[in-house]
Amino acid sequence: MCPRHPEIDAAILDLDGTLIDTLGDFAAALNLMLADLAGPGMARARVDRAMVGRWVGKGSEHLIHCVLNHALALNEYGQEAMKLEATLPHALDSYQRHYGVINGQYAMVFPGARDGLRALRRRGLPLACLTNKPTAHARALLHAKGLDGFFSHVFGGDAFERKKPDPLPLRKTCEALGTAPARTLMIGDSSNDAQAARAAGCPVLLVTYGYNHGEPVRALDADGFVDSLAELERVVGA
Ligand SMILES: O=C(O)COP(=O)(O)O
Ligand SMILES: [Mg+2]
Repeated sequence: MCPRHPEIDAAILDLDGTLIDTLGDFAAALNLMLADLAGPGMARARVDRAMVGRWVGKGSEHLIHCVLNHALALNEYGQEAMKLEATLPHALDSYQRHYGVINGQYAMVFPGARDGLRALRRRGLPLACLTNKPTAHARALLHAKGLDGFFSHVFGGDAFERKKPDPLPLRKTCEALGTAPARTLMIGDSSNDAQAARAAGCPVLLVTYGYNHGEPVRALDADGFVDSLAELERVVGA
């Protein structure tokens, strides 16, 4: 599956769209945020899973930006609320508060993800989780779904100066794992993971069922694709 990089010493896994289907959590928290912004009795925009699937993956700020653009385009908040930049900090606070409460309630571990993690651990590979969602939310979600025990490190979008698709988070995660990027497999679902991995010099494997901004994932530059993380058993030869 990774013909250019058959030997690996560790793996880094993305979270949203790769290990856990979190679109339900995102949509619920965002709709509560939109209700807060609209105020009582006002018409409000709503978002659904499909919309979130196109916007998610570049961290909370980017997601809120997309949602506010969508809401403001509907012009339901009146002239006062039309200033996106002014609304952003309040929206972000509201969203993070709601997400913290909802975290995990409408989320599901993808079929095969647990088997894949077990296969990697059977090979004795140290594992890190590297996501663009805030570290606190990532840790709480992994714990709630019983996946935290697989990882020696969990880093979120606030852990480093820049987020994926910048290669910095991958380089830093390799440092924490004590492995060379060329021997550290990145497993993700989107262009953010693929581009960050390429730039960091990590081999990259992409799942085909995640969220890639509504674009076909197989068009991305990667070393391999899997329809389920259960296929890792074959890929890493556990
Ligand atoms: O953008 C986010 O919040 C999460 O994205 P990721 O887990 O796919 O990195
Ligand atoms: Mg992802």
